[in-house]
Amino acid sequence: MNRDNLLSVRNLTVAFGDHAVIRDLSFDIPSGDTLAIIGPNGSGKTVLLKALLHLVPYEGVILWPSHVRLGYVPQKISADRQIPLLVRDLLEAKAHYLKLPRGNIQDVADQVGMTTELMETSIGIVSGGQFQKLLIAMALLGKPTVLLFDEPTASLDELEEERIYELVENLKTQWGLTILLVSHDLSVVHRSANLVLCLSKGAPCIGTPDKILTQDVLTAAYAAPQQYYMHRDSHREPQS
Ligand SMILES: Nc1ncnc2c1ncn2[C@@H]1O[C@H](COP(=O)(O)OP(=O)(O)OP(=O)(O)O)[C@@H](O)[C@H]1O
Repeated sequence: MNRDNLLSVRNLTVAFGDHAVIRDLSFDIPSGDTLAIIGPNGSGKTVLLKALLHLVPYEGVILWPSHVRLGYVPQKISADRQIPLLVRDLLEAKAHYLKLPRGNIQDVADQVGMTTELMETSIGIVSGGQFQKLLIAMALLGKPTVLLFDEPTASLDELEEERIYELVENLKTQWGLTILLVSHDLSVVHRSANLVLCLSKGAPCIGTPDKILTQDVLTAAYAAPQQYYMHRDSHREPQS
């Protein structure tokens, strides 16, 4: 592995039965970068994150340094949100699982801006943005050096989405994190990532946002023209 790279992936293939979702993928991520993983529905973005977390079987090489600590913010958790649990209970369960002192819970709650009132709220009634903060706080409990986010703002309105990305930016700066982010929002990708990996039915490609977020690359990947908006101050400017 190159000394500057935090992650090296070589010839990664992930298949379910005869269906190869990812085939012969190789790429490197330097430490401190933000990589956005984009691509059409079903192109394997979540599967790639799961492979990087060793949660699904794969062939090929995924090389993290031994000191790395991975934090995962899933797209959703498949628990019934109506079960009678408080936000604090979920954080305590995760801290207990990681054998961490309870003091760590307040630390991460403060980091993501969770109020005492929110901590004492039932998970069944928190908003999408508040639940997303909870998932981020749970990922932060293990003091990660790398955060892997799966669609952190899916189902949030624009204001909540802004707040979550601001939080992610702040955490990245404060904790010196490397970030791997799955997103469908190409304007967010353009703004927050310095590397973009585009998965598609054709050949996957990786490069800077200026190289990957072009009409040609996006049209080939999505098999349809894509348009996104750059947020610049208070107005939006269409890009192609
Ligand atoms: N455990 C599994 N067993 C069998 N097939 C799976 C499994 N997990 C994922 N797949 C298949 O892998 C493919 C890629 O799924 P994945 O969830 O990674 O797509 P994605 O790019 O994240 O899509 P989306 O943008 O819709 O979230 C899909 O065809 C999916 O059905």
